[in-house]
Amino acid sequence: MERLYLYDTTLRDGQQTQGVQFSTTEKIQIAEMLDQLGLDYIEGGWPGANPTDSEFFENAPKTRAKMTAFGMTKRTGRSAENDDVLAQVMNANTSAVCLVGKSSAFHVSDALGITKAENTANIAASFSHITGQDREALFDAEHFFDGYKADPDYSLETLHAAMEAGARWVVLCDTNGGTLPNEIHEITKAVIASGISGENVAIHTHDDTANAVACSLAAIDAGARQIQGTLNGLGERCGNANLTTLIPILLLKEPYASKFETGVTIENLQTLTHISRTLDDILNRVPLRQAPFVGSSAFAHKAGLHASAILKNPSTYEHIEPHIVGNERVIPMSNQAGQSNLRKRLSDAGLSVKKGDPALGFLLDEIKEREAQGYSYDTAQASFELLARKALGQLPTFFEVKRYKVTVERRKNKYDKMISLSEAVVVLKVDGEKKLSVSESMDDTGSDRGPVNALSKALAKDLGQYQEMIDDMRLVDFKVRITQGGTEAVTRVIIDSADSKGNRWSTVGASPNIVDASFEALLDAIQWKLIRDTSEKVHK
Ligand SMILES: CC(=O)SCCNC(=O)CCNC(=O)[C@H](O)C(C)(C)COP(=O)(O)OP(=O)(O)OC[C@H]1O[C@@H](n2cnc3c(N)ncnc32)[C@H](O)[C@@H]1OP(=O)(O)O
Ligand SMILES: CC(=O)C(=O)O
Repeated sequence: MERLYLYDTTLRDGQQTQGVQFSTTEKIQIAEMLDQLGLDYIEGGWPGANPTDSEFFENAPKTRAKMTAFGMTKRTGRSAENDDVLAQVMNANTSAVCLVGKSSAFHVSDALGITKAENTANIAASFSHITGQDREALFDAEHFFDGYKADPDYSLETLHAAMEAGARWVVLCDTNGGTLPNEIHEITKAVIASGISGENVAIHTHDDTANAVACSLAAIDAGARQIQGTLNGLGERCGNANLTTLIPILLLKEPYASKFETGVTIENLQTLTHISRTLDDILNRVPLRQAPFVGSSAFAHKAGLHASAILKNPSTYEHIEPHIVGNERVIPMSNQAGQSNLRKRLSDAGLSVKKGDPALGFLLDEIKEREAQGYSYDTAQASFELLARKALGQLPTFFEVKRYKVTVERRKNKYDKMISLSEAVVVLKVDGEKKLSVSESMDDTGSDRGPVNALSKALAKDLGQYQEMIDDMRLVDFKVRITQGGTEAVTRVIIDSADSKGNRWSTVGASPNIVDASFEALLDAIQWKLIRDTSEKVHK
């Protein structure tokens, strides 16, 4: 088996994603996750470029992976030893150093404004400086593919200059992300034919044509032996090659699985989905459902025909088993579903119904009818379960909603500034007793959080004997969608809730009135939680 090296740049190129700004603590957490996964190199950032990156290297965790500091080649008119930017990179004292340098003649003249000979000399001097201090050196050959197409001799000259100065790796960068896999393959082959061993060639691609993963594989096919990329494909503009996709491909798909060994083991691959979602959690982003391998839809089988076959043999519609990457199979309910989807979803919810039971047909019709009205049970598993329980006569009644009201007022505060104030009143019958709860939506900072927030607080304020069970519940996501155009518009609200036991559940409400749709989804969220907690009590 040949060794293929994995280089992660989530903490550097990933941080160049618009809207992404890691704190030092977050960088440390991500570096630890990458190390446990089995990456060979972790590029931690650019020491000296900003306080967070400098602080990260001062406190970098001890990793098995080679911690790598990133910087740029020395500037013209000063020696490598006297270049203050390079000095800060070296002062991070990492065992590996990666410097970006120009490998395109166009960039040398137009971006740096120096001669080709000066640029080559800068590359040579910078790499001699790094290797002279016994550091492993990587040359990020910026704009290599575009440069090669315009002036191949010069682009190759820059790579050879770095190699002759002792670089361990030349990294062929498709910086603008516009090169397609066939060209990546051809040009990588040309680099190797020029006398640089594939053992010293790395690939760094961007996803501007949605080909970054394919381009990385094309370079490996041509002989490169290191892949650079990021978790969840973060990175400048459209992102970098997505390691969350590439790693399972390399471990599970041919010809890579039989030919190469990486630092990631099959056991560690099972942590991939968790790692991907933890990164999204850190970034406060909703995970991309359709992400290959790790997305929550990656193994979701919505169509009735698919679900029916999957229940007989999962390999009918799955290219791998979901647990291999730590993901799970989902058989959602929707207007595309048949009784197979339904029975699987019911058994997941602990409700067993025999094949052919007339309740199945009734429930399926009910779901399709409600979906036509604007509901969506595809993701709202908890609302689906409540609907199913009702149809099967297994829905307990915990309380009854007598009425509710929401008001939104605009008024001046004591500083004469106009503010909004939302207030909700909910009347319930619990334990045979009527309870009236009033709540405002003001948060600790004095800002109005809106009518739905007020409603949610009022609904969850006094549930009598059940109050304790919902105290650890929190609303984690609230999505609103208009599902039909024109005067027929219906608002669909999907609410994601979570509790301290690690449960996370989705509920749906639909109505022409957003407050009613929200209330319905909130009510379902509370009912689902009460069913879970009361059945746990019974089983204890
Ligand atoms: C393709 C990539 O993703 S490479 C990674 C790019 N990452 C970043 O740029 C993020 C971190 N960068 C920074 O914080 C800042 O740009 C710094 C601290 C590095 C430099 O800041 P400044 O000194 O203010 O320079 P500024 O960013 O305006 O311009 C970059 C300078 O580096 C020069 N430069 C660019 N690449 C190279 C190189 N490979 N070798 C030498 N000099 C270079 C440019 O010509 C420019 O110099 P000039 O102002 O004399 O024309
Ligand atoms: C170095 C780098 O990030 C690039 O060329 O894309």
